[in-house]
Amino acid sequence: STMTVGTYLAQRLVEIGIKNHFVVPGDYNLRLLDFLEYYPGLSEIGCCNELNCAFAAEGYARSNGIACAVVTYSVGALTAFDGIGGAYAENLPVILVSGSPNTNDLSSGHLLHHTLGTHDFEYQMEIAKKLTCAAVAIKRAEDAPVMIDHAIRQAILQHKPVYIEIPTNMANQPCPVPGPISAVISPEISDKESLEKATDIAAELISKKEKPILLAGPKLRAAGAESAFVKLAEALNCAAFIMPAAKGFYSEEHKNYAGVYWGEVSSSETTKAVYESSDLVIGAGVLFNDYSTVGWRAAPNPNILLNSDYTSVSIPGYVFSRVYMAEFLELLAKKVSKKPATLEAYNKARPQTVVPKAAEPKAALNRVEVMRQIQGLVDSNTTLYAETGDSWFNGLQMKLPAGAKFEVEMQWGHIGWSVPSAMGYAVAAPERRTIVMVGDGSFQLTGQEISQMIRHKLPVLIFLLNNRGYTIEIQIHDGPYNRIQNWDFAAFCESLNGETGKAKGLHAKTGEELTSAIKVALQNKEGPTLIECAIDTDDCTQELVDWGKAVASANARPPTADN
Ligand SMILES: C/C(NCc1cnc(C)nc1N)=C(/S)[C@H](O)COP(=O)(O)OP(=O)(O)O
Ligand SMILES: [Mg+2]
Repeated sequence: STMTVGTYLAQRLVEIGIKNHFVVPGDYNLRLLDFLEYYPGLSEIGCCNELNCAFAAEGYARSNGIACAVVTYSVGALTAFDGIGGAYAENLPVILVSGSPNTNDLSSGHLLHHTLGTHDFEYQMEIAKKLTCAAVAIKRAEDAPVMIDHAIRQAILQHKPVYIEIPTNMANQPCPVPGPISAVISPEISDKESLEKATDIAAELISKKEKPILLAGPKLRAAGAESAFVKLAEALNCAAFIMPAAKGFYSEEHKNYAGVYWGEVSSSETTKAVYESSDLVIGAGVLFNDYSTVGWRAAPNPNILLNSDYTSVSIPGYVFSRVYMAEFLELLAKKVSKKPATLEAYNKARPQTVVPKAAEPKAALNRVEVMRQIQGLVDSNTTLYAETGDSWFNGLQMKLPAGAKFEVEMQWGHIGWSVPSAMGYAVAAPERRTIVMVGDGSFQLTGQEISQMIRHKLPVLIFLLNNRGYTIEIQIHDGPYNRIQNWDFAAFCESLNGETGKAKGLHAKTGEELTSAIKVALQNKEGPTLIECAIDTDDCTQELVDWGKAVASANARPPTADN
């Protein structure tokens, strides 16, 4: 048969639903890239560097469910690892494939390029094991099928990145043909007895409570439990909240939606008050870290927290393993009765949506006016990307109509993630309109990935919030390090056009300039449009100011005797 290791990998990628893989070539992976590119139904997207390549793959996974990045050994993989750590933190199944040295060189005493110049050819695999849920290095072609299937299946089951290392002389080696893809993709189900017991115990506990509430967490989508969450909200008819990193996973138009709970920077006083009045928090994929608890000030009371993670459920006094979130929420919905107290309390003081009025058209542009105009663009076909920065707080305040999607990276929080990730997302979902809100500081890390939006004619709309520096860091703790060289970001964007590109870069210094820039952007279907919005350095959300103070004091806690 003509089956080779390279073709085997290509076939598996297509069988799990990948149409595009993200690459940076290097002589350790060139032959492998041939097999992937030549395989029907699979085509490569080249990236400017391996960090952007990994971020583009995680963006593709946010839309497509799973993704693949292919890089060269050591000099490529080591920067890709930064994006792979992000995929791990954000529960995104990215398959990182790295070329590696010719097998004849490994125990030959040879020294190789791109390596540390030693005989250690294991350091990359050792790092990969830390950042993925499965890491395999193919040394013999006959082992390739089992190793590739194992790695891909673990990515699917655990919703985490995996690592596959393929030597430069391996891709063209004959290997056995793949078996049915069901061996790789068939889902695992909950242990029946544990599922029954967990839902009985949970239902019993809920029946004794006056004010249970629901809290959607960032792992809700990874667990595929969004619709089960809605079912439980309707069965309980209680108030249902989202954590900031879960925005977009539960419709804000749903009758039980009660806002973003984020301690003192929650979406409204009512949201905060009703959430904090509850006597049982039923979490679905929640994750409480220093940022999502506002410097630990909004940390949950473990005695009233019941949380279902994607493969286990914890109830005060109990833990059940191999109970999958969607099945747990779905069955629990059948075993509970109505507990409407918190929804009634919320509805009694339901916050009114304040629609800011248009700013004076010729007045200097400010943050509220920018957000008012972006809000006007968000519809059911929009995916809004919010980069780390005040864009988090601005993004969280955006109203999402049913169908609108929201992408944020609040666990990894790597500035520069949004542009490459949004490029990967747009490759996966060309039918949606992808809008990015990114600050000047973040853009300077990875903005050159606009290149691929130009090359593949992806009409991504980028709002570049230029407040002349690192405003989040200024609000946490200021110093000279929070200032940066100002760029002409609009000119930078158009400089990437070369002879053929159709990107547009526009400046907006007033409300009317922003309005006309948006009109131009919406007509540009042939490529990305960047609108550079000039706002003052201290023109940030009050939430950022309050949150920044809380995070700063948490960071400043002196060492204690026992740590
Ligand atoms: C420098 C840093 N974080 C530290 C940091 C440094 N390096 C990486 C990779 N990730 C990080 N989050 C952050 S949040 C800047 O304020 C971002 O600035 P910008 O993009 O301009 O947004 P704002 O002005 O709204 O803050
Ligand atoms: Mg900034």
